[in-house]
Amino acid sequence: MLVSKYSKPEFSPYDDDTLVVGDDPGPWRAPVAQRALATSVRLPGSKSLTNRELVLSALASGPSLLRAPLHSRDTALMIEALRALGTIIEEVPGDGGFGPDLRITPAELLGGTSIECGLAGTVMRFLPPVAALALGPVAFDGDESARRRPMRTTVESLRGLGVDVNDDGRGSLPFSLYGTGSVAGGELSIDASASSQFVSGLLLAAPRFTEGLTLRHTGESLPSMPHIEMTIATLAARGVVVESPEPGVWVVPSAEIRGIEVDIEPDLSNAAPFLAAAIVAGGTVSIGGWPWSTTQVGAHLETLLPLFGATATRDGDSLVIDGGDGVRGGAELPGVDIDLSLGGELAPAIVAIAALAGSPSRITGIGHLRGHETDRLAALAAEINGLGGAVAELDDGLAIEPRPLTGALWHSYEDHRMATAGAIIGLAVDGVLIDDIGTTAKTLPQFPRLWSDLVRDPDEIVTTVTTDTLLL
Ligand SMILES: O=C(O)C1=C[C@@H](OP(=O)(O)O)[C@@H](O)[C@H](O)C1
Ligand SMILES: C=C(OP(=O)(O)O)C(=O)O
Repeated sequence: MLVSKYSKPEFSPYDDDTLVVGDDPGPWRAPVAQRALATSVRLPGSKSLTNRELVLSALASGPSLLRAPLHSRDTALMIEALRALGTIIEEVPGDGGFGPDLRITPAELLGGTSIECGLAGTVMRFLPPVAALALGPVAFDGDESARRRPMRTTVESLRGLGVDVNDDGRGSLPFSLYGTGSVAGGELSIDASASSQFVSGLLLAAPRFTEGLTLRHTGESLPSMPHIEMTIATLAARGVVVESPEPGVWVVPSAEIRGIEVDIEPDLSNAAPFLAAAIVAGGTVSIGGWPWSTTQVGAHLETLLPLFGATATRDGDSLVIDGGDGVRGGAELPGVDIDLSLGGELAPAIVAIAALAGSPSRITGIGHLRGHETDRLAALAAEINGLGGAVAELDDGLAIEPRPLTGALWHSYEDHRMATAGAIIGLAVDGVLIDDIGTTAKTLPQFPRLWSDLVRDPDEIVTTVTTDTLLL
């Protein structure tokens, strides 16, 4: 199998047809939608759920089984890191359709190792409090761009908990800590305004702290609340009840984390570009396995996408977005004014739709996206403007004016959601060339194939069969 120059050596996709590109793959030409869509898509498991369940399984009192977990670069990094800390993680046959299930047997946490975080926020923010429970030194580092992501709150939290941390004072990777085999816990105040993951990381490990943890967020704003709710829900499913006596305060008891068998829901944030396609190309896209109740922030797509004039309905276990007739854009597609502080990871897809709208949009509440895989506000503005758009950066978001767009090279900045945002625009704008589609392997290695299937004319398949039949 050929592997993208951008896919990192430690990650090998399960799907042979995912990252099939040469040594120098060159840019990927985003397919243009030639007609209204009528497609059903099934997506692999949620990154956020898979990596939480992996961490909790490693901290649990007995074995766990994750059914239909995500297999992607971010989850591969989490698995390798937990194995390095002593956890036993085995692949077992599963029928999720996107790779094996995972059986996790917790073991004594061991230091004397180093953890490669790649560009995964969940690895760099969730594992330091876990490593503090190990005995011995643990070093953390990641991709070059990971060294630009905010980590100061993690380092300061650990120090606040009495953990010995060595860093260069820049508040970023790399750093190392020296675990003594236990963390006392108690009371801690942190500023989590740069990322909800600072809170989630502490809550996940806190039941193993000797005194549990009372955590207080002292910063002005707190993004991505649904992700914190997800953390609390995954703990509850394992018997740990987290209380929140007031907004921004969480009380985690010292408690046993139970081993469980759990089905991982499909990744609803990764559904965003596929559902957006129905708005940009017209027609319908349905995503199967859509949960009736979930803590995933992608659930909000059901109310967000209709703001662009689409309709959202449920059909059995699917969410269906109907974007209407024909290829849309311009006057037919209204701009939106949305505060996305709840779900910043949906912003690149929403901004991509807005860039094709016929009236202005404002997407706010997402200042913390400057610390995501890349500075997403700067990157989205630069790339859309590079196609002829008029996007201005605000302190906490983007203002988008309608402009006709033309095809050009679209830079991904090693950011999976930048790559998929370019693909959304490319459905309506001929000649959008994504420089690194392989970066989608961070959370969805199958993206290039699923996206090509999305726009493929269903008649093509029939034609192929007919031709083959004739040749026979
Ligand atoms: O806890 C999680 O799984 C995540 C929390 C959010 O992080 P931020 O609060 O830093 O945006 C989200 O954007 C990220 O993709 C995943
Ligand atoms: C911000 C994201 O990822 P991470 O988990 O690396 O923070 C994301 O997936 O949009």
